[in-house]
Amino acid sequence: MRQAHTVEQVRAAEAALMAKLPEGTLMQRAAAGLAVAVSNFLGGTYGARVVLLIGSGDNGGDALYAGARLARRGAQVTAVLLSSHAHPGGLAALLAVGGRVGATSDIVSADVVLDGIVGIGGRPGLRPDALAAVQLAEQYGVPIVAVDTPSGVDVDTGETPEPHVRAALTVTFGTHKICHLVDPAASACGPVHLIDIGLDLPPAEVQSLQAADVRALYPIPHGESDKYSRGVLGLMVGSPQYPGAAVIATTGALAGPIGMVRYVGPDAVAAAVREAHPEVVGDGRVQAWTIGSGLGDELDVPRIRELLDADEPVVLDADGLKALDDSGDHVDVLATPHAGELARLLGVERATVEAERLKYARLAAERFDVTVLLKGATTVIAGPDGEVRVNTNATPWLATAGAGDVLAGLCGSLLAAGLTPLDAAAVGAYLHASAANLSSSGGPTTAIAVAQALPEATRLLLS
Ligand SMILES: NC(=O)C1=CN([C@@H]2O[C@H](COP(=O)(O)OP(=O)(O)OC[C@H]3O[C@@H](n4cnc5c(N)ncnc54)[C@H](OP(=O)(O)O)[C@@H]3O)[C@@H](O)[C@H]2O)[C@@H](O)CC1
Ligand SMILES: [K+]
Repeated sequence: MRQAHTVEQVRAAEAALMAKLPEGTLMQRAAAGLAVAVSNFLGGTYGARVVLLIGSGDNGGDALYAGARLARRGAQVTAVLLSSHAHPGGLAALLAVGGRVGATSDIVSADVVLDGIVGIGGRPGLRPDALAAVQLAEQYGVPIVAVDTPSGVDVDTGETPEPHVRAALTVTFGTHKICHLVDPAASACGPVHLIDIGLDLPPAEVQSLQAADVRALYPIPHGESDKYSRGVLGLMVGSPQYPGAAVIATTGALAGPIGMVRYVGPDAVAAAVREAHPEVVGDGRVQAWTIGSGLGDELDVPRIRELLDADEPVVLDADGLKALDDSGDHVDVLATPHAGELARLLGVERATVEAERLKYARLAAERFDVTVLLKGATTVIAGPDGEVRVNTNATPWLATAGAGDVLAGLCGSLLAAGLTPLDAAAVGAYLHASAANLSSSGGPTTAIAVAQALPEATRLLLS
């Protein structure tokens, strides 16, 4: 499990640990890990030209002490001081081993720039000197390694309202922060490398499942299982306008853990579904529903509201989201909007949702009393009680027509097999992305190819 803590939680854990340790211990742990990560990033240290961008706080201190360690191993290290009070101990350590203070223009010939401008104490945005330095690095193609967080992003929300660093690597300490997992900031981090500095932290509200977590949650049949006990999913999706949505969502559902799929819809669409999947049967008892993908003119709001009020959990997708209202208890509903659909539900602009994904996913979950899976490069899943899961393993090739229908079918399958909406969403998003990675292999793919890769992605996960 990847946990992302708030700045307040990190500060509290840091204070508790610092009270037990000699002064400066945590910064030395951070700097040691940072120096090794930078050395690995460069593929060696000797002769490397390293420029440090140094702000006024401990983030700059980390960069200076790491710079001193790199200088001791033969790097040419230059500190660019962006504030009148750089960390005194760190600066002295660097100068004592042959590092020097230089100017922004030194960036032009650097192999790497360390962003020690601000960390968890920073406000969003970059001040003019820092912005000029960062732009110079970008202009000359010099990679930036962010110390703890890319400076300029909003650490606790993942928002990027102002200019910020775009890092090739982020080296963080103690735990992940929310900006490492939630877009748009997450996309500015590059790979995130976590250094353990011994912090003792409470469980985080924002978590990201890793392979072992998904494996532990996946419903695996056993010797006593039959097709009913494995779970039966009803699909109310597709229409004469969009018959493909029904076929694609069904393919996703069949590639999940359940034993049977029932399709409920117009005869012509049902025929198309059975042609692709002869094993699909008609109306009857189900343990969960997937409703909404490609319903078009078939949208029957009163019928959907009946199903939302019934006992079986529901995945509500695409057109079906129009049936959602903010009255009543919908804790067993998993809504799967993209940013535009979520914006319509909440009466705000799409761009606003894109810029503040965590905030609006949480707001919708609370307002409609549902679990919300907000699709995107990183998927944000918010439960009605404030818990958040983020999925980060997707490929941009997954942004293709029908991919959402696969996810809706798969998540329904996971719900029917007994997972909670939050777990079904997190496991579904993870496997959907894994299947996309398999079928894409770095090139184009299609929704059907993603759905067809799901069994293999699941096999690889479980083996
Ligand atoms: N917690 C831990 O466990 C550990 C933490 N460690 C490290 O400490 C870091 C946190 O250090 P920190 O608290 O000194 O804050 P930090 O982010 O360096 O600077 C804040 C100062 O910068 C300024 N400023 C604000 N916004 C700005 C902006 N946009 N652009 C420019 N300047 C801006 C503002 O001061 P001002 O200039 O306004 O007076 C503010 O006071 C943390 O990220 C990690 O790297 C590790 O050593 C080990 C363990
Ligand atoms: K930083």
